[in-house]
Amino acid sequence: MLAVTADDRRAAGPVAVLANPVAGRGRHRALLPRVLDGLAAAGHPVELLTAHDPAGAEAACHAAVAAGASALVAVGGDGTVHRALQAVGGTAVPFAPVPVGTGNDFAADAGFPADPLAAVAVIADALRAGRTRGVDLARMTGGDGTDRWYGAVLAAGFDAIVNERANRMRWPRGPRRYDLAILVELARLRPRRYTLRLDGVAHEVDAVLVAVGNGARYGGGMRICPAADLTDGLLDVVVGGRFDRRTLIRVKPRIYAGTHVTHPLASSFRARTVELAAEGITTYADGERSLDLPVRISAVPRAVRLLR
Ligand SMILES: Nc1ncnc2c1ncn2[C@@H]1O[C@H](COP(=O)(O)OP(=O)(O)OP(=O)(O)O)[C@@H](O)[C@H]1O
Repeated sequence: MLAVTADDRRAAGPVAVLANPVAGRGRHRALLPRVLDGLAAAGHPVELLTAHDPAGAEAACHAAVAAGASALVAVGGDGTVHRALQAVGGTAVPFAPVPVGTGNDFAADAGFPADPLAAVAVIADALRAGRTRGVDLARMTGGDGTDRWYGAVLAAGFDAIVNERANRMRWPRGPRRYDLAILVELARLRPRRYTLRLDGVAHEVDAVLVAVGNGARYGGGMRICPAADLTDGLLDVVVGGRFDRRTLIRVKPRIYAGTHVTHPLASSFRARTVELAAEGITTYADGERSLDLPVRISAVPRAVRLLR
């Protein structure tokens, strides 16, 4: 009799689907049955994971992978992808995003169609064919030894500070809270001192923007690290130096096209490992509240297998 290996169990396990009901403000919630049917059409059983909050979503993904899921699909935006990546990063379990969030930057950088059902068709085809493509992930370690994966961008400057303020505010609700947080933090804008070690080489910079990209985009299509490539085994670091308020406001729209990096106060770097330190900064990775600085980040080549 042949022994049953973990890989045999995985091949037979269900395709686990993490669906975030609040992604995209629920706009695509009605699509879920068609997403599940489209995935089931590839011939594997499909298991819907239930979760009510980000921690629950992450726990459900870990449990599904531990139970032998043959693949994990995240139906949501970048935050949902971020939760799923914690379970599949560094494993052989294939992964795919179905982009139904307001920001689907990882899915876009990874080449999935923007239309959710078109993405499902690509994923089902890959499942049917047993096809995966490895892409890099960023692995970061905090001062207390906590490890996290991210797929797109780690923000550690003005953008992270605005997010942190918006998260602390109780009023107003919805996107206006974010607009108000921008106004408050623009009024308080000042360059901060960052220590960057790029593959061991130290740089001290005074900056208002610091982003470490595995992918190019964040915030729903802003090419903050425009030259980042998910398959080069490297992280792209973009620093916006001593921008004053007017300069930051003028430069910000250029981030969509990625042309902000040509501003004389901007600088770009590339490294396998980035150590980043500054006083009092909480980072945001894939748009999710993440570790406090200091952090050490490494590009991990082919850390996730994408179904496409
Ligand atoms: N099952 C779940 N239930 C509730 N919240 C979840 C679940 N899964 C993930 N989340 C959280 O919901 C938030 C929004 O998700 P996501 O970023 O995927 O969508 P979005 O529409 O792009 O979001 P945003 O409102 O940030 O633009 C994230 O913080 C994510 O961690």
